[in-house]
Amino acid sequence: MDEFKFIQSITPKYYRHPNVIKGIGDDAAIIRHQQVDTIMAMDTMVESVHFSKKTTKPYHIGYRALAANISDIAAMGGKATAYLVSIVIPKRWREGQIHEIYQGMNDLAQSFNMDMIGGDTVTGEQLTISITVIGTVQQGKARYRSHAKPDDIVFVTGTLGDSACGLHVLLHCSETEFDQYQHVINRHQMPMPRIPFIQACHKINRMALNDISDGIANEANEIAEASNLLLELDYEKFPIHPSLRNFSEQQQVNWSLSGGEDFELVGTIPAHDWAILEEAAKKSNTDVTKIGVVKDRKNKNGTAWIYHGNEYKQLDKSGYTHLKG
Ligand SMILES: Nc1ncnc2c1ncn2[C@@H]1O[C@H](COP(=O)(O)OP(=O)(O)O)[C@@H](O)[C@H]1O
Ligand SMILES: Cc1ncc(C[n+]2csc(CCOP(=O)(O)OP(=O)(O)O)c2C)c(N)n1
Ligand SMILES: [Mg+2]
Ligand SMILES: [Mg+2]
Ligand SMILES: [Mg+2]
Repeated sequence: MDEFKFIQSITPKYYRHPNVIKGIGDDAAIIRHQQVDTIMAMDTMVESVHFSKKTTKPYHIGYRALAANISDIAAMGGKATAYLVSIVIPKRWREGQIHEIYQGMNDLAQSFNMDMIGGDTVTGEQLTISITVIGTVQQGKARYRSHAKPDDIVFVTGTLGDSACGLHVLLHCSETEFDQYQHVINRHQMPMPRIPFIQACHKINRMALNDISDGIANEANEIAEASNLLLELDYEKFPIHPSLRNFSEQQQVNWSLSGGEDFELVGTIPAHDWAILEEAAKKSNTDVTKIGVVKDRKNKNGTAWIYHGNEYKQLDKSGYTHLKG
């Protein structure tokens, strides 16, 4: 059983509270209140799976654990307001290092005007940090993966594959090369959730949205599945940072499609809203790139396909999957 099948197997058939309007199955859950809808999401980071001594200082562990959580709020079209932190601390970790983890979270929280409102602390074998993030969105304005429609433009923010490239440099290159690759190292250690961009998109009525944690190959398929449509991507249009050009073509392809952890947004909008999206991108100092289109093709709906070189092929969910194999 892989990660996704496991989730399917534990998804409840119904929710006991009628105000849960989105439970398991999207970037975050939603409970409806009177004024705004509440968004809730949780992500966990584990030593040697999501970070290691070689790749991430304690400060960055906190920073990216919170960033990954805020990114899921952005992917629902919301604003992040508060978070709770559960942490498992091995005996070998020093108190100062734990404070650095919290400093990393604090600094990011400050820039998004968020409050830490609780958590839990236990000792255990492997440093593990689990964050629950809470956000809000205007009623009925959340951006679901299921919101794509035929002829929509598929767009992505920022550049793809930077985090995986940064991880590769940290794990396999000598420290003398780190200066040259500081951009991708930063992108791995301090990803920037796209909340300002998504807030600036408020004039766009309909948008399907997902954030890139596992790799766009996974997330494009998730939009295709949820919307029951075909997402058709063009590899030539993918925004790739110049730092990646120093590596092999194969590495560039793997990182940009399946590397994950860029915490960029992939979405779809009606073609007539493109100018508004560009305006929002400019206002929030974010790059956006058209990378494909949405189609309604009976025999291909629910899948993503890609033009790559002379080929047109189905895009497998080749991104990062836990519990696989
Ligand atoms: N162990 C679990 N128990 C309950 N719900 C889960 C569990 N793991 C994942 N989910 C839910 O499954 C959905 C997909 O999760 P995930 O693939 O981790 O999304 P993302 O990549 O956006 O973090 C979400 O609604 C999430 O809350
Ligand atoms: C030391 C180390 N090895 C490998 C990775 C790469 N990696 C670990 S988890 C992951 C996928 C994203 O994490 P996940 O828990 O699936 O986040 P979610 O999809 O729930 O947001 C990737 C690409 C890393 N960040 N650090
Ligand atoms: Mg997500
Ligand atoms: Mg998750
Ligand atoms: Mg994942």
